[in-house]
Amino acid sequence: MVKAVVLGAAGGIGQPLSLLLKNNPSVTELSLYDIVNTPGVAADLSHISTPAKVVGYLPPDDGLKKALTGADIVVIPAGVPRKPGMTRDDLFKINAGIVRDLATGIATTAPKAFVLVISNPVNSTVPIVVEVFKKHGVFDPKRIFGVTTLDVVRASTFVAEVHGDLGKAPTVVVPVIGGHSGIVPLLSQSSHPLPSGFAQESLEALTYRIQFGGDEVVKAKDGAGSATLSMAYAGVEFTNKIIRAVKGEKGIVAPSFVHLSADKNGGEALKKEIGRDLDYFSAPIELGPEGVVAIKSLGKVTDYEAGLIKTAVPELAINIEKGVSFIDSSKL
Ligand SMILES: NC(=O)c1ccc[n+]([C@@H]2O[C@H](COP(=O)([O-])OP(=O)(O)OC[C@H]3O[C@@H](n4cnc5c(N)ncnc54)[C@H](O)[C@@H]3O)[C@@H](O)[C@H]2O)c1
Ligand SMILES: O=C(O)C[C@H](O)C(=O)O
Repeated sequence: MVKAVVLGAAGGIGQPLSLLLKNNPSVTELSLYDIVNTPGVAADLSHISTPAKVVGYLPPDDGLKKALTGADIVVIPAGVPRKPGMTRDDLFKINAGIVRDLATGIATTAPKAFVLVISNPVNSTVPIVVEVFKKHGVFDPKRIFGVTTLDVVRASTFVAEVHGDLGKAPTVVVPVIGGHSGIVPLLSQSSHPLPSGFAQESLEALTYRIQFGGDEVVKAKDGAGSATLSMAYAGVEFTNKIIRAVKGEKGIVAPSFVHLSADKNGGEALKKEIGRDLDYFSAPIELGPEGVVAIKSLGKVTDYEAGLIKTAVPELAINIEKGVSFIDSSKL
């Protein structure tokens, strides 16, 4: 039995994400919460002949609490998306409060649920969730994840395009680390190495495209939002990995932005690799029935990749601190 909850379920990501979760036969209950339209989205999805029982909730009558009761997994795509010219950090002033309030609901109603944060800026919203959970005395670093899977999906897609074999199995796997902003693709570790003689200039262009893939979509949507469909695909890919790990499948590894205390050694090895005592970082993590089992080493990186990490780290530190101090100064 798996109860999955989507907070922000009526939105551009929320709707296709809910559809894809409804398509997972392991999900037995799908609970949709938003400030608008969830009864309609739920009624629509409930006509699909997969096992999940779908219910939509709105804020009145304790809707959030009802939606979250008994949750195993909570996915959060609630909040505003970017328009052209904005950075993800520009979303903080609206999304920080939304994520804080939803996190309070989870901490008080379903503190043992796995929490998957999609709302931007992820580098700050994950610390917000963590600080709320700490205030309620229910923080478990193994169960709170920033979803960076879209960066991995983009890297895989763009590298497959270089090889001219998009869609062919086995899928390209590229570890993408850092944060969501401060994105560092480790192309030297791609399961399908770049062609020999791939020029440094082409490597830099490919790296840039992965790092700023979000801008490409924001620009193309021209004011109508940011990535929704590819994000729903990526969000469900990560959610399904958690479900498989919870069900006992071994050896599942995926990058995610987590509190480094989730690692059995407190992330000390990773901190040495990145050269700074950060509390959060996106690195490949091994998943198990209780969430994070271990945070993997970054392995051998090239000088170019080491430079990208060095550039990303100070920005990450600022983003993390912004989320932490938002909760420090919030009256909870
Ligand atoms: N992590 C990633 O890789 C990634 C990728 C794409 C988008 N995002 C982020 O995801 C977020 C959502 O994007 P979108 O395109 O779906 O936006 P959207 O505006 O289409 O949908 C957001 C939904 O959140 C709902 N919402 C607002 N306040 C809420 C609250 N207090 N409780 C519950 N629901 C609430 C809205 O009603 C809306 O339905 C944005 O912050 C965006 O930047 C992250
Ligand atoms: O870029 C955005 O604003 C949305 C998302 O973070 C993305 O990477 O597509």
